[in-house]
Amino acid sequence: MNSRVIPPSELIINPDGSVFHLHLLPEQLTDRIILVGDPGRVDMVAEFFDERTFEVSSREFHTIGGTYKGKPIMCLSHGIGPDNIDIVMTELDALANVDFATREVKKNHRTLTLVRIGTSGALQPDLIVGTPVIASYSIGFDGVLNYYVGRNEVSDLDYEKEFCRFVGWNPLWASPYVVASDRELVERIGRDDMVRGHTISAVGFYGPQGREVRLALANPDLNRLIEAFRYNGEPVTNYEMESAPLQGLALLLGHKAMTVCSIIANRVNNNATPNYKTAVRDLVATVLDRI
Ligand SMILES: O=P(O)(O)O[C@H]1O[C@H](CO)[C@@H](O)[C@H]1O
Ligand SMILES: O=c1cc[nH]c(=O)[nH]1
Repeated sequence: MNSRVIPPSELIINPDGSVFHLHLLPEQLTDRIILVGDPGRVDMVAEFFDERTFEVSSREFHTIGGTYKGKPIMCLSHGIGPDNIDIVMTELDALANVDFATREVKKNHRTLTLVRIGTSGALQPDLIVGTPVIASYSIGFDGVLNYYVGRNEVSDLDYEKEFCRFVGWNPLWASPYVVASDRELVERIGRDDMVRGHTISAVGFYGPQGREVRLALANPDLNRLIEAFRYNGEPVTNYEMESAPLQGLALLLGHKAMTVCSIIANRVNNNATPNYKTAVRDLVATVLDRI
């Protein structure tokens, strides 16, 4: 039985009883959560809700709660980057599974269902702009999961080894981890109209995804090698920045999670669309109907 009292320095609770960064109260948490990067996208998702019950904004974390087709749901923005996911997942889990009065872990575990709807760059030539790609595997280049016990138990170690060998992984980078999405959630949300992919969560948008603007890259061949890599015959499909820590932490904390991204750039064909919002909106409508 876990009777540890979590010190105020480890889990900061604001004077109004809300959790430190997200500024959400335990009673505001819903079991089903849509995650998006852009705080402005939260408004777009909430336009589909039947009603709004609360709205909270703190830094890049913007949350709107309400109902969709009669069932409680909330949409929260996590901002850009895998480090933010450490904050978002830890605080959402604390809202669900820590008693804020006693600071002890609750006896009965509450499981959350989290679906991230994001944007992404394709790493295969046939993935055209506007395609929705589910991360059935997420490959974390960020290293967040490596800080937690249990990292090896939730990761595909053989995949990691093969990947590092094939691309000649630079030892100065964080060791990559590979985690699988929740299979039931992927089938329920992906059906047969979304591509199942292997998604990399990069630790930056430019150099860490092989983009060259003014600075030269340490390993300029990396994307070409990633494009050529296959695991069990399947290719790595796309780059974004949050699916791996989301999925890895969900596995460690006992939640159901997945990421689906709309392709907004193709890195092999060198094309991109800044007018991606209609495709993302359509994806949001589909996910809301299936979550
Ligand atoms: O559109 P979002 O959800 O922010 O996702 C992608 O877009 C951002 C980079 O432009 C990163 O957060 C990446 O993961
Ligand atoms: O190429 C892309 C597009 C969107 N988001 C990313 O992280 N990379």
